[in-house]
Amino acid sequence: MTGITLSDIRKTYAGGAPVLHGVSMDIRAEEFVVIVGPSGCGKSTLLRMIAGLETCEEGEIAIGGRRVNEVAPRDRDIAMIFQNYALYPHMTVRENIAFGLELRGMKRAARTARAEDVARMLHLDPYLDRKPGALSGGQRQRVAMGRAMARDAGVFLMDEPLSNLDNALRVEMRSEIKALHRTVGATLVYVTHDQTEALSMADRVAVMHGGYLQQFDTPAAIYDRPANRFVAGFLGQPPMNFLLAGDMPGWRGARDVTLGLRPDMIALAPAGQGLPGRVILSEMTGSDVTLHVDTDAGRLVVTAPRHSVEGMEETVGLRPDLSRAHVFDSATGQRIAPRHETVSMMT
Ligand SMILES: Nc1ncnc2c1ncn2[C@@H]1O[C@H](COP(=O)(O)OP(=O)(O)OP(=O)(O)O)[C@@H](O)[C@H]1O
Repeated sequence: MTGITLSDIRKTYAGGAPVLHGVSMDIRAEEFVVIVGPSGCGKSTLLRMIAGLETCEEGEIAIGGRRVNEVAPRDRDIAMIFQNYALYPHMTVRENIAFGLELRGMKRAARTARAEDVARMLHLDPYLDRKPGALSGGQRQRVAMGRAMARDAGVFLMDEPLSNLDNALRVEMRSEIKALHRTVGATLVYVTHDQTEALSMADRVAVMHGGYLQQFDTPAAIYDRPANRFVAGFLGQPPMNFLLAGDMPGWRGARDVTLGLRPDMIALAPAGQGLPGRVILSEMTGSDVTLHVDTDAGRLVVTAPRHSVEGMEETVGLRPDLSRAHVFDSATGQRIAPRHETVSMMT
């Protein structure tokens, strides 16, 4: 059983400023964990440290209960899949998948059988004799995954594996990777800056920012109870609105806190009712419309079903559902549990 324990991991590249400031995480065996965060937050560095491609001088990395700080990458029971996968153009799919097994001392017949097993799992069996040049982008990416899977490692590490694919393929590969994870039953740590990948694939999401782990929890918990203002604003599309409680008519709690309202927590009302607003931009997103509305409390982004805005005037009323508002300490940005959460947590 190959869980991963990260204890107080710190990293400073030679001559640079610290990029990880003490990250601790307990990843369970067979768990699918997505590390997500904006560019430069340190997520690739953390993954590369787990892989052994970057040194770890401060803190401890344990894989399967064994400290691996001093263990070479090839002896860590991991397989890594990068964004820029390299396939050998002169080799067939079968040979590309089997590549690497020879170095590990596997006999030819066993290598071929293993490659064919993996190809079946990835629906690549019709292409075993083709060369990469005759495959689509998604198929090539699957071959790269196949090469890593052929290793039969306890841990798979993936760094933005889908970022070179077009949107339709990304959506398809998301569900394939998730299904694959279930079949293979290995521990999977996946790095991305894409919140949709994080929320849709992970058992648990680790949100990073500025070299700190901000929150590590299930996608639903992170979306419903973001630990701080950064997490709240980073996950969710369109992003959450933030406003000062003191500016919001009808708010009955502390007035010096920041309220977070997701765009679907604000309903539209006819002009003259609720909070007065002026629509400055309306974007059709399919069945919904995203409205950018200027109010005395600041600019608010609101999503509404398209039919509900037909014939709408430029001036509107807004009715924020303050009972569902997220509440943050304005000074620290930390979440303050609203009263209904505190009550339900106690019972
Ligand atoms: N080899 C290196 N030497 C010096 N600094 C580095 C090195 N690799 C990364 N950094 C710096 O460390 C910080 C974190 O980089 P890292 O690649 O881990 O971030 P990231 O969150 O994965 O970003 P991205 O999504 O852009 O890849 C950045 O400021 C980066 O410039």
